[in-house]
Amino acid sequence: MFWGTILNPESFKNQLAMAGVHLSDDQMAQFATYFDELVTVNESFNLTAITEQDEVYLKHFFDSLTLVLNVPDLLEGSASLIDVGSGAGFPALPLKIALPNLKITMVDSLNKRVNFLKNTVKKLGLNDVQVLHGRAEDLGHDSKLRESFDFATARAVARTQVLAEYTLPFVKVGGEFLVMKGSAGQEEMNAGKKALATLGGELLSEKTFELPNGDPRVIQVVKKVAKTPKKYPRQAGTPTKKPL
Ligand SMILES: C[S@@+](CC[C@H](N)C(=O)[O-])C[C@H]1O[C@@H](n2cnc3c(N)ncnc32)[C@H](O)[C@@H]1O
Repeated sequence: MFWGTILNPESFKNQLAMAGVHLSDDQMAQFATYFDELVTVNESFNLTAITEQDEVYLKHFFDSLTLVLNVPDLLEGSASLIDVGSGAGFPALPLKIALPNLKITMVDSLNKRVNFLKNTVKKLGLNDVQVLHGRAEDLGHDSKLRESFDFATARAVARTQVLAEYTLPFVKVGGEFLVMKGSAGQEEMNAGKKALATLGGELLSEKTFELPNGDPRVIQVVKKVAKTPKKYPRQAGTPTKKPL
């Protein structure tokens, strides 16, 4: 544990390299551009409370990439991943920068954030990225999206019990829902087991670790083992009001 560890761009690059993810100068330049965009646009409307460079590299960029460090399947081939409630792009955009072959779809219900994401994708010159404005509860019934992704993930959007209803309908059978959580992760997973079973998911693995500053994290891999019944996700708002 390294309490107080800061993560400037150089140490960000080194920490990732030690974990086996090597970023080129071009990829580091993309992270720098992303950082500039984030803090500049954040002055006009709220995207994030974190704006110090060291903190953005640690709590947004590195934190997003802990998925790559803990889910080796992401490194293989050109998998598709949907990020529900992307906000300012986390974890999807750092993943796309680090793994250019990944096919990314970002979803958010707030149009201002969707516009930020579209502009940033252009500025970063990223291909194979789709940005959709809408609620997970509605988009989950779109036949072009439903049960069509290898991976679904979401960070800081809802508790696991609710999140499962937002994400699992998008995942193809055999694919995975990647749950990113802090210290409440195991408790949330216990409370969400019934929801997973209802939606066709099954907990496959769980890894606990710490960010370089000591913050606790857990990544749980939920396998999609059966199709999600057609009635899910329920109407917008219902998953939070009446969690499964
Ligand atoms: C706290 S932010 C987190 C953003 C980003 N994932 C991160 O980790 O920084 C939650 C985001 O989820 C979006 N959101 C919440 N509920 C949603 C839903 N049902 N469908 C789509 N987006 C949703 C919000 O608009 C917001 O941008």
